[in-house]
Amino acid sequence: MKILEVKNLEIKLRESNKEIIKNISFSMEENTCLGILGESGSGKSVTCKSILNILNKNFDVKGKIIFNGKNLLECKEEEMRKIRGKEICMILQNPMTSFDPLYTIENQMIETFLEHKNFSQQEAVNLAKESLEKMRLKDIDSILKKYPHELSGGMLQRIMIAIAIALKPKLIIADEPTTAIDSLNQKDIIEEFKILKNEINASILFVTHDLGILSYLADNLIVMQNGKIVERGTTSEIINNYKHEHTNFLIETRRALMKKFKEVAD
Ligand SMILES: Nc1ncnc2c1ncn2[C@@H]1O[C@H](COP(=O)(O)OP(=O)(O)OP(=O)(O)O)[C@@H](O)[C@H]1O
Repeated sequence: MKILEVKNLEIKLRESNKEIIKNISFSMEENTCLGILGESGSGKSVTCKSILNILNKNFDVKGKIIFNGKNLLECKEEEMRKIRGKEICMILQNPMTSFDPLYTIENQMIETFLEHKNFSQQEAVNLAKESLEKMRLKDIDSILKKYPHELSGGMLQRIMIAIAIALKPKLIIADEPTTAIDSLNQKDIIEEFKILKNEINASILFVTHDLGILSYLADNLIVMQNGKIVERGTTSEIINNYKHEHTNFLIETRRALMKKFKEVAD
């Protein structure tokens, strides 16, 4: 069954009428990982933001984004707020921006769980601990007492993934979640995404310019250039038998990176 269908999505900047996304369509089956590969500026982030309906009024968005049978572009803000976090979680590039610097990890995890689930305080604390254990983190009690600035980017990203596991969303959108993290920690993060996919049967939309990561995680790929999809297929089809010159460019320039990533992963 399809979890997400993006149909004829067009996004323009209202003021300049500049077309950012030029009539793209794609869909995702349940429990699969779709990778969006593209260079900086190709429109990956704007596409993700449009799915969550979080683009501001400067953008004019047309088309349909069907999730669970509903067109998200027609949903009222109140309805979207219930979908975000609970049914669709987003994991961002810089985990520091996802946490409030003024509160401990425990406070933030508990608040998120209480907002989305009908839990007692104690149940929320238990869920926080349980989900951090699943991320194979040690000294969980001490992590919970820390403020975001006291933890590394890699650690915060794993906590974000732990929160997603606990909320059991149907779809996770990960926008360059490893960019701000060094390559050793990247390997751990990618493993956590695998756990996430298997543990909660979530579908993952994974955005990156790094083919090495997608070759490891994604079932299917779309390649974007200048707001258009220039190539699509299964990950192995694209890696072994790409047709478009832009894919060639991305693959060849990333081969070295891919090799580096595989060395770290093995
Ligand atoms: N707030 C904004 N105002 C004006 N133009 C924007 C805004 N956000 C994005 N754009 C433009 O939209 C296009 C697509 O940007 P987007 O951030 O989606 O690219 P991307 O593929 O995600 O790149 P990156 O990997 O650097 O995040 C770019 O040309 C960018 O300049």
